[in-house]
Amino acid sequence: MRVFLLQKSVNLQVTNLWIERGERDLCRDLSFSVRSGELVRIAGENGTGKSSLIKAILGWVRLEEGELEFNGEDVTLHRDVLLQNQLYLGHTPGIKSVFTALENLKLYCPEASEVALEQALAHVQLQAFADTPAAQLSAGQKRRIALARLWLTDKALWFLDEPFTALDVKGVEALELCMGAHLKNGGAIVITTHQPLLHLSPKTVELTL
Ligand SMILES: Nc1ncnc2c1ncn2[C@@H]1O[C@H](COP(=O)(O)OP(=O)(O)OP(=O)(O)O)[C@@H](O)[C@H]1O
Repeated sequence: MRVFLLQKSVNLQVTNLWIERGERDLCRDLSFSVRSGELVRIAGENGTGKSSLIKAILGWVRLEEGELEFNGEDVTLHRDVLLQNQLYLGHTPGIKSVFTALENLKLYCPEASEVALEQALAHVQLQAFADTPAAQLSAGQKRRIALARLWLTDKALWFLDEPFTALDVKGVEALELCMGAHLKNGGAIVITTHQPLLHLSPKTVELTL
């Protein structure tokens, strides 16, 4: 089981957010909170702005208006306080084809020991592919390399954008187990997914077109 001493507890307050993209309001006056032990699911149809909302919280998409507070700090003034305590996994796994599974994971987590890296690959059932170049791996296997980071991190707040994409049933189960352990350990997760969660009960933030 995954048990880490997390860097911090989590209290993210999102208040009255207004995000505009491509001359369309993705949200207006959107407020919600994310605290230790909580799973928050951003729901909505394609194009409603789920990924953009995560990126806006992280400072990669412009906010028109609104307040963001992380553990009492104004995120717009002290973005590093949030960035240092979060782990973001985006839509694409971001794997380098010429490197092996193990080398790719090492790129993500240069501070991890060889043993820890191998254990993380084992958690995502990739130990037999540690030395295989990513170019020779399937889409789901590449996704698993990215997800192996979750077994190596001590960041308290995870942003997972469509993490189940390309995963098979066992992969989905393993990821939900990992997420559940993180929540029990005092972590917090913001997730976007079009798939229903099998074992976890999220708080939902719904975006509409
Ligand atoms: N780089 C960009 N520049 C301008 N507009 C963008 C950009 N990326 C996305 N958008 C627009 O922002 C809106 C929201 O996109 P976003 O990717 O956040 O939606 P989503 O809810 O995550 O969609 P999906 O369920 O398909 O992943 C869309 O109308 C899209 O066209």
